[in-house]
Amino acid sequence: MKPRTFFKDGKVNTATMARIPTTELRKYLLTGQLTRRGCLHLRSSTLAPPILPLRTLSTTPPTPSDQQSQIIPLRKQLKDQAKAAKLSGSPKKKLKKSDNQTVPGWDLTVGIEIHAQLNTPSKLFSPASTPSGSSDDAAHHHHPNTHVAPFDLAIPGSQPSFQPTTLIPAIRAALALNCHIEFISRFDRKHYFHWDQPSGYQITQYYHPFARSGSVTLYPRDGIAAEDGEQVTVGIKQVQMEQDTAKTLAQPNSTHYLDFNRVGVPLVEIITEPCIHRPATAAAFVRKVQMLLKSVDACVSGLEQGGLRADVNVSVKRTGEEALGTRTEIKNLSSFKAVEDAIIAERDRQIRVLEEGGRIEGETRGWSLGSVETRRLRGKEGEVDYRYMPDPDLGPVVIGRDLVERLEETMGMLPDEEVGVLMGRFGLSERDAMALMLMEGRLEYFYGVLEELERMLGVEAVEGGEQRHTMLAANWCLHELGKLAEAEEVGEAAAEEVTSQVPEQDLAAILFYLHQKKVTAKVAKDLLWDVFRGTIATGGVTEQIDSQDLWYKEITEADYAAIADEVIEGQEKVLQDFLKFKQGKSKAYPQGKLGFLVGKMMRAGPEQGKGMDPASAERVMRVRIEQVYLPRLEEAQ
Ligand SMILES: Nc1ncnc2c1ncn2[C@@H]1O[C@H](COP(=O)(O)OP(=O)(O)OP(=O)(O)O)[C@@H](O)[C@H]1O
Ligand SMILES: [Mg+2]
Ligand SMILES: [Mg+2]
Repeated sequence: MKPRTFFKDGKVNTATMARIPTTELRKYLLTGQLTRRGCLHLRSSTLAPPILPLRTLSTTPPTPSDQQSQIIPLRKQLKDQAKAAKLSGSPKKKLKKSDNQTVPGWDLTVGIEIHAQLNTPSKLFSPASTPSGSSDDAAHHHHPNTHVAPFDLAIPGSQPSFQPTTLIPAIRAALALNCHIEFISRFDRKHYFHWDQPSGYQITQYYHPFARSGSVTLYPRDGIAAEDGEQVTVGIKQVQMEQDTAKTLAQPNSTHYLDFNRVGVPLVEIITEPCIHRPATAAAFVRKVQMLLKSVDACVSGLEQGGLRADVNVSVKRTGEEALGTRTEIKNLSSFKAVEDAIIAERDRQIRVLEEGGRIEGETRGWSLGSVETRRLRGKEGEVDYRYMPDPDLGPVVIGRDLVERLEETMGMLPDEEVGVLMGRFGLSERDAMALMLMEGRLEYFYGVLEELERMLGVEAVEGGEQRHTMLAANWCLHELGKLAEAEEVGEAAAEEVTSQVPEQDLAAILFYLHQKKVTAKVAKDLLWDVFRGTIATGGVTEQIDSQDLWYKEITEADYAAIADEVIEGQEKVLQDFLKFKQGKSKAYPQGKLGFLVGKMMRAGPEQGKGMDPASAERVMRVRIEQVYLPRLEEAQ
């Protein structure tokens, strides 16, 4: 993507708002307008002496190209697109969810833990780079066990070395979730023994997380259950930084392959209060957190691409009872639908157990997509004692107020504000605004097209100003591009790439000519297909219109009049309506009848309206009726 202008006339340009990417902030932090000491006081001399990580043994020192690949924008998601299209196509969809949201006589309570991989090129405590994207992303495929430093494998003698830049996306995530940042936080060891964690403990924040007391507000457009009314606020208890674990790839014959690329990748764990009471609202919350994290550029990819993982804690109690019921936890849900369905299934299971006089045991359960039941993974008695303890190898993390302020200033618009701008300044419907925001990369694309179009038109969208061009751009970025993605000849892989096959400047050029009525809508659509198929080279839209002589050439007044006469032939009955109005026998001007005649003109015209402007056609038709035909009728009376 080409660089954008963030500043206009010395001010942040929020009109075509693009955020300052995390990668740029990293440069900012490291090149020092803020001194590193000024914002991060790690391993200060009063603490343990600095311990050098074993860089020389690192199997893969981070290379510029590794870092580059991390910056690649999130993958275009076909699924997101289909979902957003659905959302934008059927207004009732999000409210329809009222099925199965409540069970009379029972109250449901849900608390959610979300683990999100942070958008940073380095691991939390080692100099190894993080593998970019997810493993099924062929374009950026990373071989297993190629992003591993000795510390990641807990090789004797290796020690953690906190990578301060990982704080940038972490703090941004916490700010987007409205949290209070703790200026001093600490790392703890959480012990458990499994092959996915070579050291026998995970480094996390248990006693002193870096952020607390946040909140996320959800609205009907976010997909909350109708029973939750106009808005719901979900409290965030805390946000903590921690290490990811190795990835296990199950093979036949009880064989497991282990990929340690993921060990030590920085995560934030976001923990809500137990304050969600409807399954659809829980799913809407996870989607909104994903949107918030993406909007501040804090995470790598979404739930359905593996960059986000959600665990849900579910309990039920009889209506009227005070205390919450015993919770069970369903781990690792990987789609929004799974979040909703798993909660419904677990709620119903717990109610069945209680109605039969049984008791709910605190336990961890699993869920696979399409199932109707959660299944027991481990019970309370199997629940490990994590033996939390402060990590003696790591000093406290001290976050400076200046860093937090700087990250706040550069955070850009959050989704709720942005929906408001898309609707207010650009004139989009709420549905289209949400669709643009939910489709991977589409909003940025829209801004890019709009910026180019406004440059060509020499206008800028303002609140309450002209919105024809902004609505035109949005309509094409959503609906006309959507048609390309649905076309038969487009394979699944290509559909993800629609925007990359239509350069912003080319779509802007097409829209410019369409807006200026230099080409017809039909020609504009054909041009879009040509650009998409690559038959027009990038930047070649104008040349194509020239060489194929596609410019709109309006016919003369005499031509319009001739077509009007042709159409009026045999329409005496219709003309009577105009006469009645003229003679005061009917009050309303027969606008519908005029439209009918103009429609006929547009169809009868040269090559079905080519070179004809409906407004001109209407004007000439009106003049012919009033100045030629009505006088004739009156004479005949
Ligand atoms: N009675 C309850 N019903 C539903 N949810 C609850 C209930 N009590 C607590 N919760 C939720 O359970 C979650 C607990 O998460 P937390 O990370 O604090 O502990 P944990 O699940 O024991 O730890 P982990 O899974 O990280 O090892 C929170 O989201 C909280 O809101
Ligand atoms: Mg937890
Ligand atoms: Mg948990």
